Amino acid sequence: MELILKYFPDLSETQIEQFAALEELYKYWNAKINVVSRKDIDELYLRHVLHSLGIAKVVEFAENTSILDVGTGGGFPGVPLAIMFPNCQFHLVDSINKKLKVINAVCEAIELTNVRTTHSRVEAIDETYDFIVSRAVTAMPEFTKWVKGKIAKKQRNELKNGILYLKGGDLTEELKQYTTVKAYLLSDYFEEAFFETKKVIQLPLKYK
Ligand SMILES: C[S@@+](CC[C@H](N)C(=O)[O-])C[C@H]1O[C@@H](n2cnc3c(N)ncnc32)[C@H](O)[C@@H]1O
Repeated sequence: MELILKYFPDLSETQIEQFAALEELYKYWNAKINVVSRKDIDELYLRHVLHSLGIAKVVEFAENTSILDVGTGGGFPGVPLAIMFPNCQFHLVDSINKKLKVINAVCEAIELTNVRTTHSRVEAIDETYDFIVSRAVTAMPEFTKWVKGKIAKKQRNELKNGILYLKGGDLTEELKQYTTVKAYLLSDYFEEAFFETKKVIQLPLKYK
């Protein structure tokens, strides 16, 4: 929890309580339904919570922003971002229902009311959002096919909507088909070695 306060020192009391509660809740639920690998659960704040919040270092979501988290698994990056942005609406989607049960239980326990979950493949979701976030679901070319048409067209400013995808490693090959892609290195924001190769990939509204 100290790790979160190190990089986000201005959290409200509610946010601090919500973040602090995650460790016990995820440990409890992960023993029943595996959503986080066994070795990662001891480093929940580093590998999952802070990693998810890398997106909050890149974009400040305005009030009432709608955000889809594709393939959210146990709620990453959606749950930490929903705590960070309580005035935004988060839709967390995954094709495995039991993982969503964990998210619903966690959100209920910490009274996180700006999250809804849907059991579905994302391709079948017929809504639009200001932003789409995701981590570790599939390669970008397939991902952008899945979410095409799901980004709201009301704002044509790439900083006000688009895709924010958490990704590591050398992405040259995977991203070569996109003309306007930005990569933000998370090591520019977080000093822990874990973030050395981690990035937030930003694709604007329009991509090929
Ligand atoms: C490796 S896990 C990552 C989970 C989470 N995003 C994280 O970083 O901890 C990938 C997740 O994507 C989900 N998934 C894969 N393809 C999907 C699709 N087409 N629509 C919705 N969810 C999908 C899987 O069920 C799985 O929970």
